[in-house]
Amino acid sequence: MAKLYFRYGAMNSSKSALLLTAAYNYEERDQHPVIVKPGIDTKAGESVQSRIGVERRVDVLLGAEESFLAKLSAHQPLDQIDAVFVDEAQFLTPAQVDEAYEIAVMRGIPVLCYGLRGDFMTRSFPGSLRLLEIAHAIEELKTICRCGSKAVFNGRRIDGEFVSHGAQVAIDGQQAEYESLCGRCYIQKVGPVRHDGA
Ligand SMILES: Nc1ncnc2c1ncn2[C@@H]1O[C@H](COP(=O)(O)OP(=O)(O)O)[C@@H](O)[C@H]1O
Ligand SMILES: Cc1cn([C@H]2C[C@H](O)[C@@H](COP(=O)(O)O)O2)c(=O)[nH]c1=O
Repeated sequence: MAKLYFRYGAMNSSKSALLLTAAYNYEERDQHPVIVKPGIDTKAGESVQSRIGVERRVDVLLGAEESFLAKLSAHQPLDQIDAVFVDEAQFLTPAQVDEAYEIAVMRGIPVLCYGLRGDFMTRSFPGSLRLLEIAHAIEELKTICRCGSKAVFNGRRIDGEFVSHGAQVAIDGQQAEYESLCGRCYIQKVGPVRHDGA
């Protein structure tokens, strides 16, 4: 049975680089991957872009109101698709994650989602929460904090200063800057970890 995968990590944990590598590996073996990105991520326009310098145009740019299954099958007949790769999967809606599950289980196509677990306030994105609830396989991708410990959170900077409140979505390099942080550095630089955002 095909599975729904969620590979999550803090910013800079090589999610986009690993997605592009895995998709390339499929093509090297004459298989047909489809690359999907939620349209809300305007960072690299219609591309998946890794800081390591690799970039590739997406096949499907998925709007928040759009059906994952309808857009996918409009792009390519499902029986010709060997795997679906989703970058910035935290920006999928919960309904789109449900569709991703059905694409894997009912259509037999593995769906590999790469994204953030939580936002700069340490709380889940709706898409990530749904992925954590229903993905068959959940894997952490790792990067390090400036102090050398594993980074688990993302601090947001506005005008150079860490902030602890604000809109959940602010695209990197456009509305905000980010730094991957371990728990200790997050508390020291941003403030206490609060489930209720107080
Ligand atoms: N010139 C480079 N050579 C090697 N690695 C790089 C280079 N530039 C950035 N990186 C590394 O690439 C990783 C970020 O990759 P990226 O795919 O953009 O991550 P993510 O999608 O998780 O934010 C970081 O670990 C960063 O240190
Ligand atoms: C923490 C956090 C991130 N974002 C945005 C910033 C970037 O545009 C993407 C993540 O990109 P990456 O490939 O993981 O580097 O998400 C946001 O909108 N809100 C946040 O709290």
